[in-house]
Amino acid sequence: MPLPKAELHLHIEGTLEPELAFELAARNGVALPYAHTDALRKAYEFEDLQSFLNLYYELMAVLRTEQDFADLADAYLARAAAQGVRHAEIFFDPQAHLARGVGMGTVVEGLWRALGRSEETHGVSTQLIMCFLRDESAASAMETLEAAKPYLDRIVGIGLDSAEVGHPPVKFREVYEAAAALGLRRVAHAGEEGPPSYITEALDVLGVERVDHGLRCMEDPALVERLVRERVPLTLCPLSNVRLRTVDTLAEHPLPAMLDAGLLCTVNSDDPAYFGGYAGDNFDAVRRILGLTDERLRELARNSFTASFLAHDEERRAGYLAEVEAYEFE
Ligand code: HPA
Ligand SMILES: [Zn+2]
Repeated sequence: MPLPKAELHLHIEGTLEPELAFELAARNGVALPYAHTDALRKAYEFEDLQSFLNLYYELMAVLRTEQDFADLADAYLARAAAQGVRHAEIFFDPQAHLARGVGMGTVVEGLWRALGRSEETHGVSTQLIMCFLRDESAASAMETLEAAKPYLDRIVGIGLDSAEVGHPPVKFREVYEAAAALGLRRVAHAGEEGPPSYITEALDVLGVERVDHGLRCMEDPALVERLVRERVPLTLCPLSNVRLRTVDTLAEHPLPAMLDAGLLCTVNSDDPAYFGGYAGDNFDAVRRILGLTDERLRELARNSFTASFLAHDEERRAGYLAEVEAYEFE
């Protein structure tokens, strides 16, 4: 049995495996510029975040109907459950779909077909986090928040993703204020490729409760001290960092140093179809390559539930935490 864990950094569009991409392309009459799944997999050699994002947005063309989004989410939940994920807080990128003429309702209702029954079908509780594309305008983000208003009972919070450098958090101050007024939880990608100052800005200007990635905080000791003091969770994605060349090799990943510093780290998969592994694969990789002890792995699992947005359901969180404490490593 795998270690129970929550996944807090997962882009549902990044779970599109080549096989499902071809199946949906055929179902929807969409032409893909790849002859077969192996040719597509060969394209997964990324130079940086942007080179990944280009393919990530291109492949979304196959997602057209509610059922497509439901099938995508169901496939993810099945894989995640098999790797010990008990709770998943799932990002989606509505602007990437709205731009292709696929409406907010299609995306949210489609995902909900899978998420709404995930506890019964997969034993995984779920939440949805709507991300804004930071390389689009602040006005577009505000329009997206407006378009989401009929669906807010299905959305726990907002996030910020896509190309980071040159798009500092402050650009989205107003939309984060508006989201907070609507009672939405707030997270943002910061310090993946962008500088440590983007992490500080996400905390101070956007009021985020968790930082997605946050890796580059390690360049600023005063910031590390603050993140430790304020117990700000970081949603790290080790295999993603290697594939997007944020770190040269997994062996050089700062996760052990981050844990030693007292940071509230979690381990997640980001875009598992593209980066070579789901949540459990990321745990396995850091255990194997970074030599994390069983107690360190337990700490990561504990952190994942502590950092989750299960505030409305403390009993459930306590149950998951008890599962973590009782877990026996092989
Ligand atoms: O890792 C990521 N970083 C930024 N934007 C993203 N959108 C999907 N995955 C990512
Ligand atoms: Zn991400």
